[in-house]
Amino acid sequence: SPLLPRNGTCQKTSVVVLGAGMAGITAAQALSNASMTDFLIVDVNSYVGGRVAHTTFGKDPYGNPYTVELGANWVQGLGTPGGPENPIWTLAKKYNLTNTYSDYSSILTYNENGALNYSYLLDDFENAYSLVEEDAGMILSQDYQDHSFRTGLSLADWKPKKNMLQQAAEWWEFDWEYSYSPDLSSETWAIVNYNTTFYQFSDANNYVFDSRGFNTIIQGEASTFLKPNDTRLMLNTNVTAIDYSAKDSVTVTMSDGSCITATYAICTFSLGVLQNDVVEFTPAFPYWKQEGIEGMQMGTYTKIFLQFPPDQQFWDADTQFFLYADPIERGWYPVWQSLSGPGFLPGSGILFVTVVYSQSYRAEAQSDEVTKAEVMEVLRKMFGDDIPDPIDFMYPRWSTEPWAYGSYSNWPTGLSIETHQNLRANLGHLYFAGEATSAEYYGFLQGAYYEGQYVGTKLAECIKGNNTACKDEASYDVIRGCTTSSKNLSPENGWDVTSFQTWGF
Ligand SMILES: Cc1cc2nc3c(=O)[nH]c(=O)nc-3n(C[C@H](O)[C@H](O)[C@H](O)COP(=O)(O)OP(=O)(O)OC[C@H]3O[C@@H](n4cnc5c(N)ncnc54)[C@H](O)[C@@H]3O)c2cc1C
Repeated sequence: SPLLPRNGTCQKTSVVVLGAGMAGITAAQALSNASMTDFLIVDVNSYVGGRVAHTTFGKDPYGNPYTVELGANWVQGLGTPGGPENPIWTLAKKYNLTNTYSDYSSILTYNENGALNYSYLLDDFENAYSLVEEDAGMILSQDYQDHSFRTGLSLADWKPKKNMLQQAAEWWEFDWEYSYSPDLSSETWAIVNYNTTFYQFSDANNYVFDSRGFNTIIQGEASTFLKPNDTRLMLNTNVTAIDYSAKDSVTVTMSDGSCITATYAICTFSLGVLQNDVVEFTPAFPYWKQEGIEGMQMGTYTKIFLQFPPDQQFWDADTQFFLYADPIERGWYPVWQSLSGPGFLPGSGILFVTVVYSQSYRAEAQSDEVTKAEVMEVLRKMFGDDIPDPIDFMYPRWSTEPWAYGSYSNWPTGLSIETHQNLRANLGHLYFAGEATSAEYYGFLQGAYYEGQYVGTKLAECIKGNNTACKDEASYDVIRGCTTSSKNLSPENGWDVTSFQTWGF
């Protein structure tokens, strides 16, 4: 049996924290802050940080590689004097993370014939966006039915249809953030998500390019409560099964057959991991839980890095962004970012382009060589035929990474807060936390930070004997609202033939 412990019994602990990303570390830190020392942190990777991951890329003039971020890259929303501060920004300052303000007005626009100024379309989109904000406010405050962000944009008279310049402007303003198109995203939750970060903290995005890596902040926090080589941190440890059938414990089994029995477990595995049945849960999840898991969307966001000979840089050195509108396919290698300019890695010759959703799946499924040929074709349309070939090229494959299965979550049209809460809710002594469980900061590092901290604090209180803290999180067996009442399935509404009939088969 896969549950057979290696030494006859499972290792015992009070709380097992599954995952050493942002949520896992803030959960364990909360336990530690409450003077609880009896916990274990388990992660399949060899490092602390999860989806905040970097690698080396290219070479500087001395032959040393640069560091680039494969996952999270920006501190999104900082803070204002006297106002609330994004905890990620607090950590960025604490660890002196190297970062630069991303200036979204530093952008040049292109189509298949080269440079073409359509930056006024960005303003047009933003005007429509203001109307969508008002619409979302009305929906939320009046209990109206949500609709897609596309519906909101169309109501605001932003209708890109076949205009590929407008489509590119829209991609820059929307898909690049949410990793899905407006058609597939909830209007109200996209607005909520934007507002809680960018109106509460600040509207700045600061790009991190620290040679130690962005995950320095997570590793730094881990080392505030873990000793060097602390045996409570179990890296390179792959969880294959989680059994929460006992009333007062959870048993976690690893791929090597070893196991841990804990009074409580906090699972911070990504939504992609939960959706792809990587871990066998016993008993199988009830319908409401599974619906919560399947209901939220896992997006994919792929950064494709290129280094060009630094002495042959062909793009404007002082511009941060270059937007490409493909004449045929929306989202085709659209947003290009230079790391070669002032404030970043000057003279590095590094450019990267981002794709999401179907273009990510496509690029991630094909070889580097095929993708390189595609991106170079786009660059030659933008900058002319005589640009050099890259001297280095690299990109991650988030959609197929077995410990992530995607980049970060997005709230689809039609998902209620109750169904989302079902993703977030505990099952007995098995708790969940991570960016995707955050109703307001989903997708962001601060979402993972707050969710981990919340569950860690709660369980510490509970274990210390505060029974109110042991109360189950809200969950919903049946979800109504935002639905069609069956009495309205009537001919008056054009419902003439029942779809519940069968003709004897
Ligand atoms: C490409 C990309 C760009 C992003 N850009 C930004 C950005 O600019 N700003 C921002 O704020 N956020 C950004 N994010 C989102 C941010 O990275 C996440 O919100 C955050 O890192 C999630 O933390 P987490 O703890 O919830 O999950 P994770 O970091 O995924 O942690 C979960 C951990 O569980 C481990 N695990 C999974 N399965 C198993 C298993 N079976 N056994 C053992 N361990 C397992 C994983 O190894 C992982 O370390 C980006 C993410 C990506 C991928």
